[in-house]
Amino acid sequence: MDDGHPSTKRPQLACKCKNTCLNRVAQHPLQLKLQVFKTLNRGWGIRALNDVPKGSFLCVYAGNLLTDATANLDGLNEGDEYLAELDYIEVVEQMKEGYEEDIPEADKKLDRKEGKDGDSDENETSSSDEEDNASKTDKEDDDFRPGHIGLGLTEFNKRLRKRERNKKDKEKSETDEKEKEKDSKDTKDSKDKDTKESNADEDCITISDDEEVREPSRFNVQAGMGASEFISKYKSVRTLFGKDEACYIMDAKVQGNIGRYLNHSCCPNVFVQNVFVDTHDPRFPWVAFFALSHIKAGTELTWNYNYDVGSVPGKVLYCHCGAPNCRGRLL
Ligand SMILES: C[S@@+](CC[C@H](N)C(=O)[O-])C[C@H]1O[C@@H](n2cnc3c(N)ncnc32)[C@H](O)[C@@H]1O
Repeated sequence: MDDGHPSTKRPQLACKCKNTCLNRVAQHPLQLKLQVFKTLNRGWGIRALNDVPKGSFLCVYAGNLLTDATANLDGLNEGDEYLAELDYIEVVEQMKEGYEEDIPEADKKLDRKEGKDGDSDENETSSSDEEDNASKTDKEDDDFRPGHIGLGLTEFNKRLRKRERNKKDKEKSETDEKEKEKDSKDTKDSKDKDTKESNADEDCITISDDEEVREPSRFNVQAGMGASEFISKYKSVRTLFGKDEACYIMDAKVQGNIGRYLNHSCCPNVFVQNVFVDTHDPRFPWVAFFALSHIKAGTELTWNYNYDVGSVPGKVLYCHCGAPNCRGRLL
């Protein structure tokens, strides 16, 4: 049966390592017992039926690959709740550039030397080394922060790409926004009291029908980290594509896998990583989900959609994640 995992659909790079290689993580099909269930007020969601250790790979986000233009059109016509913006050149390059910069130079030299001498064979590791490594790894796990370069999730700047809007539209949407902010606060206060089951769609209020200025909402699958201002030390892959190269979008509305049911939370227990499996082209990462903390069986799995509140003119989406630090709105 097709499990929706990209590896069943796409060719793998001719990697010579065995299937048991520990560097293969997202390439494996679903390993955990996950359940799709009906939430109280956010449509369907996913929960784990067993405890999930911190850092475990959960699943990928599979769907149809669209260009920016097709996604805009489809999003407006068919709905946009399953559009995931794939990471983009600058974001990926910025992450790679800072990678392991916090490792002391001496350690790097040692690694290089071991690699050269070929004496880094696992079999030659003494048992005391193993113990040292085990305790070191435990300690490292405690400090574990996803997202590279020593940044905690909260420090990331989110990015949701917008179409250019003309001045009049912009002013109109800014005025609308201010009024919405006021209304939404009043409405949210009364909504919070209402614990009855409601449909998430009812909370998506279309304020304007002006499709000209509406861009579909997409969750940004990777932290932007101010990528638009990022200037690489090295020659950027951008030079090969041109500055107007569009971003690619994964749309799980018609075809997708279990990843499409992951809801948003302002205090998520899942994080997302770009994984390059069948290509190193920075425009086409696999979008893979991992456990941000130890997740107890039965807990809903959620990630941070990284939407920018107010970024989609005419659309307000209230957040029902229930986290103490809930921002109140997704859009
Ligand atoms: C990718 S889908 C997630 C699966 C969805 N719940 C379903 O039933 O198919 C994203 C949509 O789920 C809903 N959703 C997810 N997280 C939410 C949250 N914290 N609060 C309100 N609605 C949420 C919104 O309607 C959003 O557009």
